Amino acid sequence: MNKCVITVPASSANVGPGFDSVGIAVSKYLTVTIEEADQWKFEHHSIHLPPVANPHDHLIYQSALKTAETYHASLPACKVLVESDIPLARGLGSSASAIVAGIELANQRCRLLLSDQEKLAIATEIEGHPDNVAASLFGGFVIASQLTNGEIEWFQKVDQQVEFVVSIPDFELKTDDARQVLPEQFTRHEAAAASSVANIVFAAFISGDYERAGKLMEQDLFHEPYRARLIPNYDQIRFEAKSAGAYGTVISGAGPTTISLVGKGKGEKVATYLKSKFPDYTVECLNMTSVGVQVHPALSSTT
Ligand SMILES: Nc1ncnc2c1ncn2[C@@H]1O[C@H](COP(=O)(O)OP(=O)(O)OP(=O)(O)O)[C@@H](O)[C@H]1O
Ligand SMILES: N[C@@H](CCO)C(=O)O
Repeated sequence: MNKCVITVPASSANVGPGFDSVGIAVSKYLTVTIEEADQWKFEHHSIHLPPVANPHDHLIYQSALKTAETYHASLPACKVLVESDIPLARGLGSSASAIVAGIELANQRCRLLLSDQEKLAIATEIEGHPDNVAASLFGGFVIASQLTNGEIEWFQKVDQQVEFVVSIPDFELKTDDARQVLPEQFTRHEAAAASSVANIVFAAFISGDYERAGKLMEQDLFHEPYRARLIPNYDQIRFEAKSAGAYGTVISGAGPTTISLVGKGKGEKVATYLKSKFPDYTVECLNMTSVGVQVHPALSSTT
């Protein structure tokens, strides 16, 4: 019996004004070990994961099934062991990591040999937007755009010259709820103003001018002004992170976690300071993960 281990990094979406488009893979992981079995069984080994109810309701199973069905394949049953240090519904892409794991599970068990583009298309369809899933699939800093014809273009940059400090409060905020507070429409003037901020922030990111990127990402007009009231200590965390040396702080994904952009080698100091100011938070220094989903060994080559 062959075992296969799928590892998927967490991700932080939006990075300020890159709403639904930009994501960064960060150094927290979902690990899924699959084995052939007579029937579907999930085991959770993580304080972050609730007990498994019906395996057929599991997001990993549903993502795998959707993938198999898309390619007219039959999905064989598996025993699935799930380990994770990604907290749920905190803004660190837990759902995206599970979706990517499910797609890869089907890719391996059904020997689909999916391309990156095919995985991204299914993941985006399931998640609804490409930001977290693209980062979890490919690693690094990723900008992705689903065009009006349905095609998805993406750009990736990997850079270890930055660190990230995440301040994770002890409560969940479901993405669906955090999307409810956003406006359905922007005027042309508002859209132009918001995209002008995005343009300069991501130009700064790509050119490695993190000081400018961090300062200007705090000027997002797409979602931060509407979600700030859902995030306790939003202004205080921004202020304290900056006073400890961070370039800037934004909501991670849909929140409630905040993520501070910090220069190389400064993350632990900023994290220690923020922990002293916000003792009820889990504060961690993370790196950009340079690779996305990984499989060891690929079942398709061994079974
Ligand atoms: N490893 C997992 N296994 C099964 N289901 C998961 C797993 N991780 C996340 N989920 C599902 O996804 C839900 C969280 O998704 P949600 O989009 O609200 O938050 P998030 O992905 O953690 O944050 P964000 O999208 O803002 O980065 C969980 O409540 C659970 O239903
Ligand atoms: N772009 C998404 C990320 C969370 O899934 C949002 O902000 O709602």
